[in-house]
Parts: sequence; C-alpha cells; structure tokens
Amino acid sequence: MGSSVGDGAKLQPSREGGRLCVRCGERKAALKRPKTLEQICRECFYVVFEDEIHQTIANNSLFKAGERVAIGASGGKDSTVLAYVLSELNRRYNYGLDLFLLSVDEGITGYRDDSLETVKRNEIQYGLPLKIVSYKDLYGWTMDDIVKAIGLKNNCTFCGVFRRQALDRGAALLKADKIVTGHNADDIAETVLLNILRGDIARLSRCTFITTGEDGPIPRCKPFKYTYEKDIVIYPFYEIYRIYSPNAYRGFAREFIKDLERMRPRAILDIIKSGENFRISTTTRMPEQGTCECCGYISSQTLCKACVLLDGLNRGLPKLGIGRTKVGAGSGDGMQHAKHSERNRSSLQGKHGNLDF
Ligand SMILES: Nc1ncnc2c1ncn2[C@@H]1O[C@H](COP(=O)(O)OP(=O)(O)OP(=O)(O)O)[C@@H](O)[C@H]1O
Repeated sequence: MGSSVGDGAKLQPSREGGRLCVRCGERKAALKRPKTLEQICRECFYVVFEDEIHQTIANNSLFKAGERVAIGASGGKDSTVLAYVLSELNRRYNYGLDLFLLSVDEGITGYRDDSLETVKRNEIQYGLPLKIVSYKDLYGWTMDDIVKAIGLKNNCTFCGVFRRQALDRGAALLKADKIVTGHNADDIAETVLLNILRGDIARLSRCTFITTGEDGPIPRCKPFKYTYEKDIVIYPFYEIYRIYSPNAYRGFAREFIKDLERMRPRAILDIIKSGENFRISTTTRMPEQGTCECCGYISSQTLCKACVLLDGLNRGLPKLGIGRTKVGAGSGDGMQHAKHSERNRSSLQGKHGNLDF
C-alpha cells in the first residue's frame, strides 16, 4: 500500500537521552519500536524484526527445502524489504529456497516505470533473478489504455483482478511452487474490517490465512502477516503512490486502523486475531472453486473475473463485470455463461477492487 506510513514510524531518539536498549541493556536505545513501543537500539531492532519473520515462516511451515519461490516485487517498500529479508533468512537458516523476483508491469506511465527501476536494482543488489510480465503482453491492454476506456472510477477492479492473475501466470512461467507477497499486518487488519463492513463472509474467513490458494495451481504466502507497516519503514523506505484513483474505501479503513494503533499499538494484531477466530456455520453455502471455461484459471464462476472484464474491454463495454452489473446481458455469445454466473453471485463481488490477497 502506498502512503501515510511515515507518521510516528521514523527512528525516534529516546526522550530520556541516555536510556539503554531494553533488549541488550548495553547500547543506547535509538528508537521506540512501533509494534511494542519498546525503547530499543538499531542493532536489536533489526535482530527482532528478522527473527519475528523467521518465526512466522517456521511456525507456519511456509516453505519446504528445494521450493522455487516467486517474490511479488512491486518496487514498493513492503516487497522490497521482503525480498531483502527473505534472501537473508534463506541464507542464514538454510531454507534451501530458489528465490525469484516477479514483477507485474501494469503499464501505468510515470508510475510503474520508476518502481520497475527499483526492482531491477534489487535484482542486482540481492542477486535474485527477475521476471517481468506485463498487462500489455498478457491481456493486450495497459492500465493507461483501460483508464482511457473506463475512466478513473472503476479502474481499481481491473488493476486488482488482472494483477492477481498476472502474478499467477508469471509464477507459472518461473515454474514457481509458491508466491510470496509483501502484505503486512496493517493490510490484513484493514481487509478484515473491510470484509466485515461488506458482510463478505467468504473473504473474511480466508483473508487472515497466511497461505491461500493451496487448492489452486500456486499457493500464496504472506510472511509479513504479523509485521507492522511502521516497523517495515524503518528498513529502506520507498515512497510510492497510486496515480489512478486511490482506493477510497480502503482509505477509510486505513485511517481508522492508524487511529486505533495510535491509541493502542496491539489493536492491529487484535483485529487480525478476531478475523482468525471468525467461524462460518457449517450450513452456510460457500462458493465452490472450479476453473474458468475460457482460460482455465481458478474461478468459482463459469468464467473468471479477468475473462469477464477483458471481454467487456474488447467489446467496447468496459463496465461489464464491474460491481454487481449483470454480465453478458443481451449478448448472444459465450458470455451468457457469465450472465448466469453473475446472477448466482452473492454480494461477494464488490466495486472497490479485489479484497482477496
Ligand atoms: N506490480 C506488482 N508486481 C509484483 N507484485 C506486486 C505488484 N503489485 C503488488 N504486488 C505484490 O502485492 C503486495 C501488496 O501490494 P499492494 O499494491 O497492496 O502494495 P503495498 O502494500 O504498497 O506493497 P509494496 O510496498 O510492496 O508495493 C506487494 O507487497 C507485492 O508483493
């Protein structure tokens, strides 16, 4: 996520001047750790930060030795720090992973160009092979083209749906066993709240999973599930922002989470915990996972969301498939399937982008 991560997260000199680090008791405390408010020295901060991520990986058995792991690398702060920490931990603890950087070029002039440069630098700095896949190559449309067709309002849906699938397709080209993303604790807490607000129980039940898609072609993991955004920015920080319509709905949840965090830093973990504790009645009917009839990608509908959106774009009907629009209305072609599927769709499909990870 781009944005307001700087507040309160910068290295803060100890107000007491000479106070010692609560961890080592030897060096002077150099910052107040955002997650715990401990006064801590830089050296100990790096150790606990990396150690917590290692514990998360180990406790959840995220990887097996020999796996090929594609790191979703956007060039933003989270995935940049993730690439660095994961390559360090892989070396230090002999995870035995083959790590790759995987970037999706959405085709947003003046935005992705710069962050791709960051990823290219990371390829050299961290010694990790880089694969770039683009919307233009995969779908025939850049985000710039899509925005021209649909305007600024609904483009988040395209970006989210296409990116999700593009990551899978890029990872398949890399023959990856897993994809890891830089989603952090704040992102997950926001998503829990958003799914509660939308009454989206299907997504609520899975948005706190550290690994998703185990029934699909390539599972995805979030090693930063318990890592605070403010802790991450103490590592190298890259200011990024969305130039096409920030997701306003998510913005409200973000502000709310930041307010809660100011009052009580644990609030982020508490929200994740409440999402984890969420249980669905066994009698509730949930969408069944199948494959898209058009492209073969996993989908709970006859056609996956990307194919529905792409069909709309190619037919000059870019709003097809946005929100709860009845898809395929009036069309006599294969998209009739989508019409049927969309009718069956519950309120799980929203107009504010994809709330899956
Ligand atoms: N264009 C992309 N190419 C590859 N991976 C991506 C891309 N965009 C997002 N991701 C992956 O999804 C995660 C969450 O993306 P999101 O857009 O929410 O950005 P973010 O939270 O700001 O993360 P980052 O700081 O890494 O950009 C990223 O950390 C990254 O792993």
